[in-house]
Amino acid sequence: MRRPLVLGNWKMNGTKASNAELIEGLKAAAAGVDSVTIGVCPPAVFIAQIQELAGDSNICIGAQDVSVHAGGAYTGECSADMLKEFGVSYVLVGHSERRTYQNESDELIAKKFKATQDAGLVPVLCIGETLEEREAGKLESVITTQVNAVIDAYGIEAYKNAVIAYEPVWAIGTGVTASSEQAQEAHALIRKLLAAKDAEVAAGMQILYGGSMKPGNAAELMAMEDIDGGLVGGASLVAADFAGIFNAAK
Ligand SMILES: O=C(CO)COP(=O)(O)O
Repeated sequence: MRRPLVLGNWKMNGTKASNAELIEGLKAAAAGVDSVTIGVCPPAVFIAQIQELAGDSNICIGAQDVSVHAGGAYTGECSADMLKEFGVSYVLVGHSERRTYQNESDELIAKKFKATQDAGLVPVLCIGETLEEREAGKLESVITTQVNAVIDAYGIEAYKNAVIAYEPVWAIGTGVTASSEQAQEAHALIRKLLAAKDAEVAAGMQILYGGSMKPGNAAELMAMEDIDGGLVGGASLVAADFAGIFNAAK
């Protein structure tokens, strides 16, 4: 049985004041929820604040990005060890917004995945197709390439301590959610790809859905066999909405 995981990706949102209000609301809503792992991924500059606010609550902290380097002359970068010092346990790698706006390649993303693991943190590999790719019948080939980038570089063992988030690009921030059948189809495909290499890794992998997940559609999505939680954008910025989602994962 895979444990549900619900992560909020705040993207580039928040102020010190709004963060405090949001975390206060989440702590109250998450208290006593012990069957779901709940986490928030704030912008890097706020991680220290969130660590302090979250205290010893059951809210985990994730980062939105990491450097491939361990340290040194890399202006603007932030290493996995630095994130770890501030209580980070998950790191998003390969989010479609970074693939698009920062031109991140599968090769670079695999390196970030490895740098995260080397520091003892859990990478959350984000994958997913664009609308154009879906309409051209390329869902399977896009997902296969994105999943295999890590296997080709580091072997299937690298997926032993990792999470995969399936986020169809056309569903992110658009209000258009993949139907539970469309999401399940992609998740099953991802699990099948892993199973072809290692059945145990495939069976244990938490595969999250992301893309306009809301309290109103979360239960149906997460009831699907291969959907083990959510990576939530917009709805994670409102405590009641995010709570509605992690409560639906119970
Ligand atoms: O990109 C996402 C999470 O990483 C999804 O964003 P939305 O939930 O705002 O569609």
